[in-house]
Amino acid sequence: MTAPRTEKFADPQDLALRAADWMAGVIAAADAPFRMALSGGNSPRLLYGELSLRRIDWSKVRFYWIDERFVPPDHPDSNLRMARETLLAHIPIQPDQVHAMPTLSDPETAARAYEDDLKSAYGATDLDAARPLFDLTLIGLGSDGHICSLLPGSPVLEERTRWVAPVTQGRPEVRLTLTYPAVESSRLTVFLVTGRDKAEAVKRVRQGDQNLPGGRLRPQGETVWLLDRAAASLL
Ligand SMILES: O=C1O[C@H](COP(=O)(O)O)[C@@H](O)[C@H](O)[C@H]1O
Repeated sequence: MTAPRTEKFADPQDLALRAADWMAGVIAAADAPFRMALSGGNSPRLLYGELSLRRIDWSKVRFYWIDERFVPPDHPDSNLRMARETLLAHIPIQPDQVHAMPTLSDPETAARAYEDDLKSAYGATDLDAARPLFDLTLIGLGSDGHICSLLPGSPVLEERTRWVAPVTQGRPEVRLTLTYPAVESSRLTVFLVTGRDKAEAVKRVRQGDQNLPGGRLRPQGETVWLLDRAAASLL
């Protein structure tokens, strides 16, 4: 774990433009396959749109998700749908490059299936700190301090064995989430946070506040915080 780097931008559009340029360079410099875990919610929409416009060798990228709402893939709340509409539908990729969290069986079966998919890609059933699961993990932050669907007060915060788990409390819908061991296993962890409503959570997570799910994250590789001026306003 290295000291996090922080980049501040004037506004979400400026952040998205410059983050897309930087991420395109990261992908270009990396070996294939490049396993990239995507966040959902609203924050990464602009970035995904910008990435879709960059000249990137997408054939080397494998897309995964850090969490998903347990809804059909065409549902308005689906993180897969958001990524499809903003990025995946606009770039030259094959279906087998997209490793979406399954949501068509029951949550427990789906979580096991996704964990199997990750283990198959990783080539082992135990995580090795010297060999991260993901090359890049993109993480958003809720104003309540949640990351992925590691929600405040949820039993999943204590999960240290499974890589993927259902989350049945804390939101109206069931969700699937990477657990801490899986999400921490990344060569590069990128927090993307915008908006004044996130400023307090950013400050507390950066202080390592253990009461917030984000404050408990211990990424194994390099960590970069991409913040707009509003989200960074309390730092
Ligand atoms: O519930 C979620 O929240 C976080 C943050 O979402 P945002 O809309 O505030 O950007 C997100 O990273 C996660 O993937 C999503 O499912």
